[in-house]
Amino acid sequence: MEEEILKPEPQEWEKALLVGLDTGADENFERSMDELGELAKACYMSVAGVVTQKMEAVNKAHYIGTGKVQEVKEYAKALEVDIVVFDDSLTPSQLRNLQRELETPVLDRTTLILDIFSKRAKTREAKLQVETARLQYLLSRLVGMHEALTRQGGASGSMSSKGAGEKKLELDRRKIEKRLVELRRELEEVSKERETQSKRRLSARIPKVSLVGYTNAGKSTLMNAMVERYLQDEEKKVLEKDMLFATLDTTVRNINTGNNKEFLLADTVGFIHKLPHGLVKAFRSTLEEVKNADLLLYVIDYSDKDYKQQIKVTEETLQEIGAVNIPAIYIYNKADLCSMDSLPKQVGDNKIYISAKSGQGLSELTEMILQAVYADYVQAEFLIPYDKGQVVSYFMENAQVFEQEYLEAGIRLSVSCHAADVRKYGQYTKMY
Ligand SMILES: Nc1nc2c(ncn2[C@@H]2O[C@H](COP(=O)(O)OP(=O)(O)OP(=O)(O)O)[C@@H](O)[C@H]2O)c(=O)[nH]1
Ligand SMILES: [Mg+2]
Repeated sequence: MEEEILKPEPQEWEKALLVGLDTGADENFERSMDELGELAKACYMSVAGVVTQKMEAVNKAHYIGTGKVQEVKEYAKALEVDIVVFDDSLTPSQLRNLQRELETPVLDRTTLILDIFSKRAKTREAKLQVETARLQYLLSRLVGMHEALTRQGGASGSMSSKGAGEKKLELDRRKIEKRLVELRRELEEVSKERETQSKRRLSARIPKVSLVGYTNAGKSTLMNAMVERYLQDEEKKVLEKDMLFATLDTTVRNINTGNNKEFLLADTVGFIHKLPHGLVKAFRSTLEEVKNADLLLYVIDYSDKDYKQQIKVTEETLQEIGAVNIPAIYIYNKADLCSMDSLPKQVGDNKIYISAKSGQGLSELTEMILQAVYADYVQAEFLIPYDKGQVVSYFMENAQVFEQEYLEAGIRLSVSCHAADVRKYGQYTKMY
């Protein structure tokens, strides 16, 4: 089992009050609030209370209505909360105003997600990516603050004619921009290393399969089930946990199902509703495995009543990272929780109901994966002369060999191999 990646749980969790504004624009408002609670939990905060308001437009100064601010303040006092968390991205001035009026630290959804990511980031790459996303978010807020200041009458132009606040903002901004340039350079280095690794993998021509889906859907559990069945190596398992964003890095395992049929399985970061745009961008290189996959496995938590929304968010995020036109299998996971007659249940060749936890449906799913990634494989027979040993080795490594027979003219191989290999080694098929 991989080393526990979560930071140690603090002795005492912070108490949080959640605040949401229902403008009617988000049909999944309630779910978004539930999810905010889960995000808070993942940041070691306990939810002491929830306040929501229905209002068509966001208040520019306080996000919620002025009257509601007082209500939140009183409620926060009564509950003795340490922090108030808003279910959206707050503008810099909203954040400042709310903090002042509520007399309590204030966080927004985006910052919460960024905090979880920075707590969990383990590899150098993930750490660099999270820092980039955080700084970019900060920078966008500084720009916002700067605009607000200049609107208030602060002069622009040379530094000397600017107010103290403006000067400080500009210095902060330069510092951040400088760090971002450094980060970008470091990230480039890391992704070069990654490219060399994946090129090596690519040259072995092993099909690439990537697990994708909503956070907590069971991607890592499925990865571990595959590792257990085909590799039987506890060391190769990844962290699975009932917590949002348990996985932040990409882990690739070579799943060898026997007889030269294998595929590379990648487990990676999950997606969520309102995933900060900057974070998706910053995680570009981690998500590279997804973009280059031959097959995507959509893992869906079928026990979630909003599972369709999960699929939608996954599809949108995949679009955003440019992982389009890749064949996919839809895996309706956690079906053990959904009183179904029997499991697994396969529907056509790209949809299956399984339980990654109990292992029900694993063999059927593996079969579907192999069918998809070895789709253009054909049956063929070759007679390879004894002096062409390298061709025999090639087939031993890259094809499914059913029979081999030592004849006078050479070695006869009966195989299932890539259609391209039949063309490439066509001369040896014609010798009969
Ligand atoms: N009942 C049931 N629980 C499951 C199943 N698959 C996963 N789980 C549970 O769901 C929780 C989340 O599982 P993970 O595998 O960590 O989810 P993930 O998709 O990797 O999540 P992130 O890494 O956060 O994106 C864990 O508590 C698992 O035990 C299943 O088939 N049935
Ligand atoms: Mg995971």
